[in-house]
Amino acid sequence: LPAAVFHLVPPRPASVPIKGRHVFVTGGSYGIGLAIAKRAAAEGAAKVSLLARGLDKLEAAREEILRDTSCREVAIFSVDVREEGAVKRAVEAAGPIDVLICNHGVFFPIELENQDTEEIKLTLDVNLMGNFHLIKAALPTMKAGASASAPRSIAIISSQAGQVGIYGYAAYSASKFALRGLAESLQQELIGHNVHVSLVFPPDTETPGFAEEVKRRPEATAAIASSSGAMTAAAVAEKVLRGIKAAAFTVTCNFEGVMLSLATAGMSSQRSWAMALAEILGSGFMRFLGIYYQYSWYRTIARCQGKQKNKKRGPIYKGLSYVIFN
Ligand SMILES: NC(=O)C1=CN([C@@H]2O[C@H](COP(=O)(O)OP(=O)(O)OC[C@H]3O[C@@H](n4cnc5c(N)ncnc54)[C@H](OP(=O)(O)O)[C@@H]3O)[C@@H](O)[C@H]2O)C=CC1
Ligand SMILES: CCCCCCCCCCCCCCCC(=O)[C@@H](N)CO
Repeated sequence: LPAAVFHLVPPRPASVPIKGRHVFVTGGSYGIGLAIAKRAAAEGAAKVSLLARGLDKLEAAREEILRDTSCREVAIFSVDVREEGAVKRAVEAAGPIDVLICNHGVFFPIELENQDTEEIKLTLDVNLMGNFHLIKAALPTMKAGASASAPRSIAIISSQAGQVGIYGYAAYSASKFALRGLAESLQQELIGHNVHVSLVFPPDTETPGFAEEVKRRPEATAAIASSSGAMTAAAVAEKVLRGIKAAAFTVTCNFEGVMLSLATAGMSSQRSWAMALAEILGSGFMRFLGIYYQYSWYRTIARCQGKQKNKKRGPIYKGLSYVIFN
């Protein structure tokens, strides 16, 4: 078996350089995106481009990168990824991109029944269609300038909620699962053109967006998400850059992430024969573990929903049932 795996997944180290290159990061004005941009700049990127909506945050991010790293060229683009024409103009103005990092994203955790259709559409428009707009705009020049000695990369930031559906994330998980289909297909189309695709699955990460999210997310969402340890944006950025440089398709960020990638290996491409072997040998046990996790999550959900009902019933009923049943 190891010989067969070794034959099917030969160790052909592809490496995407960061030094001297043009790295374009969406959602690069704060949070994970800014951490990625800073890290790329610190690793010697010649030019960093940041795209997000808010101009003030973009300007502050540019100052921060110029101050903290030796990168001398930081371009900023105040654009909403939902606007295809504006995205196209920004990508053209930025010039040929070596490493495109699609990181922008929105998350509004809430039970589907209580979520407005407008918010669902917004989640899909930003998290999914935004990626299509960017990739379509960047592809022609990215393909044209890539070579075997200097391959290029498209990295897409999904989420661990893009590997398993989580309570409160119906719209968000749908948008992130969709990115896997996009990434798997795209990798097949680009492999012959020396462009590698990486799909990143971060756990909860300390960012401004996450700070807003924790204020409003349902108790069950928080409890289930805490099955995977939280990380800092800088730690996630380190994993992202490492994954891009190794041209890894699946990029995990923590131990639980590795377990999750084994449990959801599916038919994604795998260029590490060691991981391929672990996926094959671990599949039965990982399914068992996955079923165990679901069991424990359903118990968590039942506990949270029980509390909700008590809350809704109010103190009078509670007192009554106390009198009647005790
Ligand atoms: N933090 C977490 O717990 C996790 C996050 N992720 C994913 O990582 C990515 C980054 O998350 P995080 O750093 O926490 O998010 P933040 O909310 O902290 O930052 C989001 C970034 O995206 C930009 N952005 C938001 N909407 C748009 C838009 N319509 N057009 C262009 N830019 C936009 C924001 O700038 P502006 O608002 O000015 O446009 C900002 O730069 C997302 O894809 C998220 O789903 C995955 C797993 C966990
Ligand atoms: C079979 C082995 C299982 C191993 C453990 C599985 C743990 C899964 C936890 C899922 C966490 C989802 C976090 C989403 C973060 C996110 O995207 C939001 N913060 C929005 O930004």
